[in-house]
Formats: sequence, C-alpha cells, structure tokens
Amino acid sequence: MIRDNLTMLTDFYEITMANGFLEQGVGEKEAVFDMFFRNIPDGGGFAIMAGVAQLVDYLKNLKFTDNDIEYLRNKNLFSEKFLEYLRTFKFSCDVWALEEGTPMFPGEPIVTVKGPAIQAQFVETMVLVTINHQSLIATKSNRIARAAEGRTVAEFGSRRAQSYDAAILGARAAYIGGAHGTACTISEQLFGIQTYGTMAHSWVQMFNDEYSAFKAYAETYPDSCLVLVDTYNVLKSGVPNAIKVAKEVLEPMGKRLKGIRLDSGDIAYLSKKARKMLDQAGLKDCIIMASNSLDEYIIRDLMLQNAKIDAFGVGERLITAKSSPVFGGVYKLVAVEENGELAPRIKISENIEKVTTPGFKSLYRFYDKDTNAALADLVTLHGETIDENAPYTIFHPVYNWKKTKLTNFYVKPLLKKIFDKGVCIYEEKSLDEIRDYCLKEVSTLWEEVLRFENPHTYYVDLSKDLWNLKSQLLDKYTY
Ligand SMILES: Nc1ncnc2c1ncn2[C@@H]1O[C@H](COP(=O)(O)OP(=O)(O)OP(=O)(O)O)[C@@H](O)[C@H]1O
Ligand SMILES: O=P(O)(O)OC[C@H]1O[C@H](OP(=O)(O)OP(=O)(O)O)[C@H](O)[C@@H]1O
Ligand SMILES: O=C(O)c1cccnc1
Repeated sequence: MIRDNLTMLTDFYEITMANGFLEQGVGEKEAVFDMFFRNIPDGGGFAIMAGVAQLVDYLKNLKFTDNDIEYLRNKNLFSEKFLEYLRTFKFSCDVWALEEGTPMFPGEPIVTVKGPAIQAQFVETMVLVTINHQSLIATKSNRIARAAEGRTVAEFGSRRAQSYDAAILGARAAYIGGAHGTACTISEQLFGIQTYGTMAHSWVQMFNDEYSAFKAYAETYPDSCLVLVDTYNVLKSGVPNAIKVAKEVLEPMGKRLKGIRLDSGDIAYLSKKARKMLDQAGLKDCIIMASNSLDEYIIRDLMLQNAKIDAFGVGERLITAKSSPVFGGVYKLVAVEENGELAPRIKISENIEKVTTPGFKSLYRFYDKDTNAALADLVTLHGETIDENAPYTIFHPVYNWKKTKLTNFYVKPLLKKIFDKGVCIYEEKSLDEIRDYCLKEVSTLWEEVLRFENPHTYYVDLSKDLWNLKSQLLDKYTY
C-alpha cells in the first residue's frame, strides 16, 4: 500500500472548503449529504452495493498526522485555527448506508452522512471512491454470475486490475456479487475468499514437451490436477496428453484428473470436442474450464451455443468492468441547519432527472406479502412511518401524474446506521453472509428487472410529504 492512513485521500477542494467553512463560522453547522447514483452500468436494471466495510475502516481511522498538518501549513493557504482543528480532529457524524450486497437503484440515497458541515463535506472523496469502485465490480460480477447460470465463476483479474487496491478489493466485490472465488491470494488471506488456480502457459513451456509438463504437475498435485491444454494444439495435443496423464500417472495412484482449461480458440467448438474425448476415455468427472477475455455477453453466448463448460475464469473484463467502467455515484448536500432546525436544500438542473431530492431522508423497500417479490423503493422524509395494513400511495419523483397504490405489502428500511455521533456501530458480517444476502435479495427482483438489455425500470418513488417538499423547493428556486 502507498499509505495505511488514507485521511489525506481527498480532493483538495474539500480541504479549502473545510478551512473556509471554519473561517466563515459555518463549519459546525449540521449538514446532511446523500450519496446516490443516476445510471446503472451496462444499462442494467439494478446495481449491487459494496465497499461499506472499507468506508467504515476509513472513517474509524480518520486522523491528521503532524506530517499532514505540516504539509498543509506549507501551502500558506490555511489558518492556524484550522490546522489546530485538524490536529485535534475527531469524527462525530452520524452515517447510514445500505448493507453490502443490497440491490440498489438510481435516485435513492445509498449513504447518508449527517454532522458538522466541515466533516460531512470532507469525507466526500473517500465515500465516493470506496463505494463507487466496489459497487461497480459487484454489479458486473452479478451479471457474469447470472450469465453463467450456476456454473463456477473464478475471478482471474488481478494482473489486469487498475492498481493493486483494485485487484484486492475488486476480488472482494466480485465475490459479493456472485463470483465463487478468486485467483488473488491476498484476498483469501484478508477476506477468506476461496482461491482458485490452474497453471500458466509458462509451466507447460518450462518442460521439454507438453506430456512431461502435465505429468510433472500431476505428480506434484495429484489431488487437484487441472491442466492448461491450449499451449500447442488443444485437440491434437493438449486433450490427448491430459487423458494420457489421467490414465498413466493419476489412475495408478488412485487419483482422477480434475480438469482441463481452454484459454484460446473457439471455446464452444473446442469444449464440445474435448468433452467427447474426455467422456470416451472414461473421464466424465473431469471438468472443463474456459478463460480468455470472457464477460457476461460471451458467457451467455457460449451457453446458447451449448458449450460444455463447467467453470469460467474471468479476468480483465470483470476486474475493470470493461464494457461500462464508471460507477457514477455522487455526493450532494440535501439539508443544512438553520435556526436550530434542518432546512432542506435542492440542486436544480435543466435536466429534470438531475434535480436532487432534498431533505434528510429514509429509504424503504416494499415487498409483496405473498410472493416476497420487491415491488418498489420509497424515499421518505426521515422519521416517516408506513402502515403495512393499509394501502399506500407512492409518487413518481418527476411526474406528478404518475402515482401507484400498493396493497398487500410489507416494508424493510434499507439504510442502516453505521456511525452514531462518530462512534462506529457497524455490525460486521462475514463475506459469505454478505454474498448469500446479495443473491437472496437479487432473487426478489422481477425477471424484467434482471434482463441484461432494456430492463424494466424499477420504481424508486417518493412519499407524498417528500414530493410536496420537493415541489415547494422547485417553485422557490426556478425562475
Ligand atoms: N464460441 C465462441 N463464441 C463467442 N465468443 C467466443 C467463442 N470462443 C471464443 N470466444 C471469445 O472470442 C474472443 C477471441 O479472442 P482472441 O482474438 O484473443 O482469439 P484467440 O483464439 O484466443 O487467440 P490467442 O491465441 O491470440 O489468444 C475471446 O474474447 C473469447 O472469449
Ligand atoms: O483473459 P482474462 O479474462 O483477463 O483472464 C485471465 C487471463 O490471464 C491469463 O493469461 P496470461 O496471458 O496473462 O497468462 P498465461 O500465460 O498464464 O495464460 C489467463 O490465461 C487468462 O487468459
Ligand atoms: O489460475 C489460473 O488459471 C489463472 C490465474 C490468473 C489468471 N489467469 C489464470
């Protein structure tokens, strides 16, 4: 790592604004910021929340060192009062976030920070980079895992990740979204994610011929022998040599050939041919793994071609979310203390979709009582309650003529408090619990929302009171 303490990982304007807020006497005013996003990567129907555990680590360890303060002093921009504030800095905000693994939708608050303006503003950059990155990869991984229809997906992308953090945390996020494991060893050490591994072409090239290479591997790892068969020629050399090793080396030891990996060529064609050859040799239990620039689109295509693949190794297109590589979460001020009360703030835009939803808010998910299907999400003013025993009307955030009456539902509040006045109250969960929760919650979404292309737009509506507040502010600030 470049540094353990990431307090100074912030856009410089957060520091100039913090100093300015203090100088102007507004630094201690209570402010509320929401993180939300507007577009789902790959045009999908939903995204997956991830990165909260790393955000918690950052917030728990916020501390300006003497070095940081000296560096800032040397900029000749900041007051001594501000530098002293930083020296004794103590995080004291309330923070709420969606649980990791939660399917989430554009326009809803996914993280809310409430506290002294100077602090709530300062953490913007890290809130965004942490949640944006891991949510991007978890969302991509969920698409890939769904395309693979239950077949094993191993994350193989470390070498192509955009930095080592992106490799380590990308493996974590990929697991949350549905990948079964990773080739990234440190991610198993740190997070307990199952490692997967086969062999590189260099192993095969290291020996005089392919058979000797496979034989050497089988002798070293008789219980987990999965060989890479495309170094020379898959069908004429790789698969026959794999079969020969299974018969001549492994079977006499009472062991089985675990699998072969295809890493080039027409994977559908080669996998079908290889499957036949393996089956005819009595190796029905030998799995076929495929890799080579895979993603959800190619995997889906391979499934349509009836490719005989049991496991997918997915690298660059997963770890970089190559086809849609930005998660555009933003962090906006939604309320500020005025005369001892929180006054809502709005950001107006020519583009109606970009107008922010003002105020300190809560978020609920409505589920059908009989089927447990997710019906809609509802953004309310903070503290609004919902009577589950009466019909409830929700309002489209933009078009006032669009409203929906929901019946026969139950609701779950989605934002969990993770810091209370700066004290961490986050309940840590194991990565397996998070992954299970993610897959279970994705299964509550309508099939139409799960579609890869042109999915149905899931409702993220407003309560009546919030809708009224938003239109009052729109009236006030439009000219
Ligand atoms: N049957 C198939 N249907 C759809 N896509 C496929 C199929 N087989 C392979 N692909 C994909 O096509 C692309 C082919 O990659 P590439 O051009 O590198 O060819 P290659 O045969 O792997 O060559 P190289 O030996 O240089 O790796 C990869 O993304 C691979 O996953
Ligand atoms: O294509 P990706 O989805 O990123 O999957 C990972 C790739 O990384 C390896 O190739 P590399 O050429 O780096 O090494 P190798 O010699 O072991 O194949 C592996 O063989 C895959 O092709
Ligand atoms: O173990 C493998 O087969 C592997 C690991 C990383 C990248 N490509 C392949």
